[in-house]
Amino acid sequence: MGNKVLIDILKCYNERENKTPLVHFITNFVTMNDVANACLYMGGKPVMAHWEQEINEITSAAHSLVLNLGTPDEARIDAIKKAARIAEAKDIPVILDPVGIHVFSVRLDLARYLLENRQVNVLKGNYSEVMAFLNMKSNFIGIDSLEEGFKRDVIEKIKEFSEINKLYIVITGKEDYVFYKDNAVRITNGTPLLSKITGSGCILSAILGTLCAKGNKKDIFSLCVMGTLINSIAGEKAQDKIKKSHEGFHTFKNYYLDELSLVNDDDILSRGRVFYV
Ligand SMILES: Nc1ncnc2c1ncn2[C@@H]1O[C@H](COP(=O)(O)OP(=O)(O)OP(=O)(O)O)[C@@H](O)[C@H]1O
Ligand SMILES: Cc1ncsc1CCO
Repeated sequence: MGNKVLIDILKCYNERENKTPLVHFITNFVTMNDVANACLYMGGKPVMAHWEQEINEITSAAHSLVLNLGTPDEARIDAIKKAARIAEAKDIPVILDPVGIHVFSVRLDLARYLLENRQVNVLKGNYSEVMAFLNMKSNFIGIDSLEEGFKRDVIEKIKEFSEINKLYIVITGKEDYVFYKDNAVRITNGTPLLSKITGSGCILSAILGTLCAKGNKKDIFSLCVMGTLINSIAGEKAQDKIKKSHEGFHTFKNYYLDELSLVNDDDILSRGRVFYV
């Protein structure tokens, strides 16, 4: 069934508009430059702006909004709330990357505020962040078999949360998941090297923000799967390169960023591993 799923996903992806959408990012200082480049490689035009006085102009002109909660402060939190209000009024896709909410309660409160009071279309986090968001313990994750991924009761709870909040949920880790209401897939692409560099999760949010700005609203599920595949397969192709030449993590990172712009339909069809759960 893998191939049929991949063909359908590619079809939605290839129907994306041939425009260069403006993507407004309020994002952390650590990975900001890589995030801007990832957006460009996906065919978007990134603008990083977090000064409260600039939000009105830029969010009003944007085609999507990516809110990354890393390195926050008071002024930035106000900017995030303002941008989310404008995005909702304009009905542009909003991607929330709740970096560190499993550690920092202020960020968790902000993420919950946004979900409860504003339009958030896509939540993208790693296992720990999403489990914290859903108020579930990380040990709900199936650990009996590494192939097994989430246990059935966890999958059902995430589907229910997605349904109630009309929220696309992308969860990253050794295996990635995309949920929307009763629809859910497990993606087994990627490489542990992606967790040896900082920012592969932030970059995925940039990819999702750009694809959602270019694609149709009805295709967000497929676009989330496609974005996740691009990120993980770029990592796999970069890994192939450093294995041949015995190079280190930093070179891996450069190859990975480079491969983001090179993943093509053949890579998706030959490497993609997507399974309904
Ligand atoms: N052990 C692994 N095996 C395969 N792929 C992995 C592994 N760990 C992470 N990845 C991939 O790395 C990407 C980022 O996932 P991860 O969960 O590490 O994000 P993150 O913790 O939010 O990262 P960051 O905070 O550095 O931006 C995803 O595409 C995921 O599939
Ligand atoms: C390391 C780090 N600290 C805050 S944001 C960030 C980037 C990865 O999410």
